[in-house]
Amino acid sequence: MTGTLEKLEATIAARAKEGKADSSYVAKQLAKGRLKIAQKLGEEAVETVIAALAEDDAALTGEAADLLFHLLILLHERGLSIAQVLAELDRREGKSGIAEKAARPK
Ligand SMILES: N=c1c2ncn([C@@H]3O[C@H](COP(=O)(O)OP(=O)(O)OP(=O)(O)O)[C@@H](O)[C@H]3O)c2ncn1[C@@H]1O[C@H](COP(=O)(O)O)[C@@H](O)[C@H]1O
Repeated sequence: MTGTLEKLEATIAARAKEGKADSSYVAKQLAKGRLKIAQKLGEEAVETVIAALAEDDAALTGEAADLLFHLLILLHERGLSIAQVLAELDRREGKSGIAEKAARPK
């Protein structure tokens, strides 16, 4: 799973380096700049929510994939990696559960 995201991240970095906006969708998105990239991610998030509420599993799977893809593009544009995001999730693991909170001394 993580390997898939890292592979796609590497592809995004390669397309960014090549910078061929006429032949690469990723390069085309990056050429639009941060604002448009962020807007696109927002659109994909809304489409994912709509699919979750009103569409079938295949539609939601597709929208979730679009969401992750465009998140990777935005992270690349900001100079961040998926490893940094996953490290943050790892850091939180075991620190925020309701059970753990209840067990903590007051
Ligand atoms: N996951 C995707 C992916 N998903 C969608 N798309 C492109 O997005 C287009 C459609 O986007 P939308 O449905 O959002 O349509 P739209 O809103 O009208 O179009 P835009 O606003 O996005 O331009 C498709 O025709 C594809 O060209 C993608 N293009 C590329 N990838 C991945 O990125 C890699 C690199 O792609 P290139 O940069 O094109 O080499 C590929 O190998 C794939 O793994």
